[in-house]
Amino acid sequence: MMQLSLENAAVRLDGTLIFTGFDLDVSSPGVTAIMGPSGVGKTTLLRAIAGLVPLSEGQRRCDAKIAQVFQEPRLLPWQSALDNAGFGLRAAGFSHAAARVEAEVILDRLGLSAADRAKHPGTLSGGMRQRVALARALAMTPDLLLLDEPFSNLDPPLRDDLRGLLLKIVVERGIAAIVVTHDPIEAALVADRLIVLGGQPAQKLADLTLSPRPQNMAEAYAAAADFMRRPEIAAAFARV
Ligand SMILES: Nc1ncnc2c1ncn2[C@@H]1O[C@H](COP(=O)(O)OP(=O)(O)OP(=O)(O)O)[C@@H](O)[C@H]1O
Repeated sequence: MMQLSLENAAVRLDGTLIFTGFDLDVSSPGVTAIMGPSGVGKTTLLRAIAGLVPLSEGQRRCDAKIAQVFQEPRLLPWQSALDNAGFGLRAAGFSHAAARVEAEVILDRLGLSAADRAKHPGTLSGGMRQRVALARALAMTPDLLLLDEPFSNLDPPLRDDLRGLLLKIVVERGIAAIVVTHDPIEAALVADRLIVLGGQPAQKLADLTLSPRPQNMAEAYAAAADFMRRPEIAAAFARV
């Protein structure tokens, strides 16, 4: 069983305390959204969860295979979609051929045709590039998938489509996912659990279980309106 925990965690960047007193325990599949206003420290927290920035206080325990997706796809421009999607596997020691086989399966699942898989990032649309970035992470068969505003650069119809597909894959594979977002609707649409960050330095202001997951936009708006009415959450967003 996977486990990721932070205990009383704080991170300081260049002397500035970004967040403090943060506890988190993730040990089962499901989607946790980390929501907060722009600049509050969500990306820094996600990097700390990934082990990419050291804690200045507290403890991190990680017994999970982690893969990450960023707001922008960060692909290698000189490699095909297929080789980009297999990049993490090759870095983990898979042969080129084996990485391609795995990458092909997941790219296909994410909607890239054989013709698209052969293309280089520069000739793919933004939505296709983000699919390749998702494929690169999913090909690693992570138990914990970290996503930083993964759909915010996409147009709404594409965003809805990709969000739905990703949710389906995460549920099917029993992956635990942590999604950073500043958007309450996005959080309502994806999350089983909602963590709200606010203040300066940032702290956890709320940690809620959401259920059931909205089945359409109207339900998502209603769910978001519901949690945004909570005083501790409203206050986090009122400050900006
Ligand atoms: N090296 C640094 N030194 C000092 N402060 C920093 C440093 N890097 C980031 N910050 C500050 O830390 C805060 C949190 O940044 P972070 O990117 O984690 O927030 P965020 O919630 O993800 O923001 P956004 O939604 O805009 O991406 C910001 O106010 C930023 O200015």
